[in-house]
Amino acid sequence: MPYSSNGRSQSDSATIEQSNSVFNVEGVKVYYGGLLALVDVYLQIPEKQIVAFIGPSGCGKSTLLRCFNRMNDLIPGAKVEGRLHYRDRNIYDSKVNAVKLRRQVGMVFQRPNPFPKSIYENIAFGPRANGYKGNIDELVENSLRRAAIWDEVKDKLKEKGTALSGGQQQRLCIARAIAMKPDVLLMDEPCSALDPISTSQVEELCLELKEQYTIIIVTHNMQQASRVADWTAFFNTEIDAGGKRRGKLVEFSPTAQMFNSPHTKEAQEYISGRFG
Ligand SMILES: Nc1ncnc2c1ncn2[C@@H]1O[C@H](COP(=O)(O)OP(=O)(O)OP(=O)(O)O)[C@@H](O)[C@H]1O
Repeated sequence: MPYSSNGRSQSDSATIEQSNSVFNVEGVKVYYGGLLALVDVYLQIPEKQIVAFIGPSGCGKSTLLRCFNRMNDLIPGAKVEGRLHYRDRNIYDSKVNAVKLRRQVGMVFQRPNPFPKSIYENIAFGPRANGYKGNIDELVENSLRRAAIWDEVKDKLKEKGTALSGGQQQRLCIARAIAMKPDVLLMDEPCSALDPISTSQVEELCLELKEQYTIIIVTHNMQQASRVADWTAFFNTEIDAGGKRRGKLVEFSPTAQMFNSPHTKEAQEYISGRFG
């Protein structure tokens, strides 16, 4: 199969172009100070699909994830080059309002991080602060329902979000992200601090949410990627001419293809457990 230098086969590319792509990443490089952490990424993220980022530690998965809502702007010394289009707009254009962008492209972090407020306020706070004019009680209930946690918390909405179990806290954080009515959800290893039951609840939730949202998930768990993702991007590190390690996107394929017959030897070796 023809294979492009950006890690994507030509047939895969054609499939994505038929569906709508939400993000189009064109030659993105990320630096932290003098360190080139991620080199020349080309990638399209298809709408209402789940895309998993996999690869060994330090290959730039979280770095790229943070580019999609400009969270890297908050890291001193971080610099992004190249173009990253979100629905036809280069989000690194100086006119783009990063705060507004982050409302459309929400994020769920590795460790659940509820506010030290009531369960209700965890959901209501953001929309209220952004001038939400609708019925807040309804928004709170709907968001908690969408995040599959309503039945567990409906009788204790005034209790602290931080008093919930880790898995419940993570679903509360997903509900909080949903309440902002985002278009895309970025998830950075959302299950790494959770037990297997909570993990499977979050995975089921992702599968339900993709009817409405585009989801990009960084995961170290390849089984998780194979269970939930429609598409999988495999990243790796390489050593540059000066002996420095940097991350790169190696292959982007439909998940079944990635796990059954990846195009690249590097992905094949990683998936078969030969390194990483
Ligand atoms: N805030 C930061 N400041 C400086 N360097 C950073 C920062 N965040 C990441 N890096 C560096 O950028 C490179 C990519 O890191 P990143 O966290 O994106 O990789 P990753 O694939 O998500 O790793 P892991 O799977 O271990 O979370 C690494 O060399 C890392 O040390």
